[in-house]
Amino acid sequence: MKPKLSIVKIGGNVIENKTELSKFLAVFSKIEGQKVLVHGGGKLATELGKKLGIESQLVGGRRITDAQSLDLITMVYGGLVNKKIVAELQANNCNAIGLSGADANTIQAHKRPVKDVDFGYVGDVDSVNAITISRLLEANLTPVFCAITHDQNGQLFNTNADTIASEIAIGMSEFYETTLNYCFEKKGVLKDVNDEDSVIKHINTTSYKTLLTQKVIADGMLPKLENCFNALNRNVHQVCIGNISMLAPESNLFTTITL
Ligand SMILES: Nc1ncnc2c1ncn2[C@@H]1O[C@H](COP(=O)(O)OP(=O)(O)O)[C@@H](O)[C@H]1O
Ligand SMILES: CC(=O)N[C@@H](CCC(=O)OP(=O)(O)O)C(=O)O
Repeated sequence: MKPKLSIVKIGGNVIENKTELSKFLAVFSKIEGQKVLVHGGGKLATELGKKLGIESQLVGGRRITDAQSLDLITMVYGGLVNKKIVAELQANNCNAIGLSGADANTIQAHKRPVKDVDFGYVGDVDSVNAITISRLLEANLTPVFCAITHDQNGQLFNTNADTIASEIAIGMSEFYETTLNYCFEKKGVLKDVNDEDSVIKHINTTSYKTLLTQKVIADGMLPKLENCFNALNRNVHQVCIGNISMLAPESNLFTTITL
């Protein structure tokens, strides 16, 4: 039997709220067994970009990333956000190690091909180095990944954090029974985005298509659900979307995704 591994992705709105982030990191630290954290930080990058005169443009939940934006996101995701999270996990007795996909060559990617849109320095993942990540886990370290990948030719890429989380979950499924939790500020995927109590408890391939047609799923929820189904189609054991309380073993108010 494969050992269990929890991969948790934490979203931008939680990262921006110091109190919520601290709550989340305390809960994450207490997850039993081996775990990996993936964080975004898109909202913070947009805000800091504004102050620096760097305009942000998102298409289908993904950021168009020119050279200046790539520098910005490298500083924000790989520096500020990643190191703050690592330090706070250390304060919670979780032996975290901060990584981008370039570190220890953990995630290789190539430039997203130009179809209708040229996303610039946005990377689509080619492979995840599951052996290296396993070695970190075996050394009782908790990897904390930011949303940056590389091409092994010195080029960094901005990669959607939801995609990084699903690709890590897929890659690690070779050695582990993986659970992928998308943790954000809402209780789950909502039927009405303005009604916190309209959580859709189960989504499968058929209901997903209907929700897309009804435009219930929009903005950042689009890449999140695309990634959920990609993960399930490629051997990830369990995929859920919800808020911090989803990580408590007794919780049952969140969205479970199945094929
Ligand atoms: N059906 C839906 N249920 C919940 N959130 C939705 C839905 N459709 C769109 N959203 C929006 O998607 C956002 C989450 O995407 P995003 O901001 O990219 O989150 P994250 O930073 O966690 O990846 C929510 O804050 C919400 O505004
Ligand atoms: C290519 C792309 O869109 N990258 C994302 C990476 C960060 C991210 O995904 O952050 P959240 O999870 O907080 O949205 C971006 O720059 O916004």
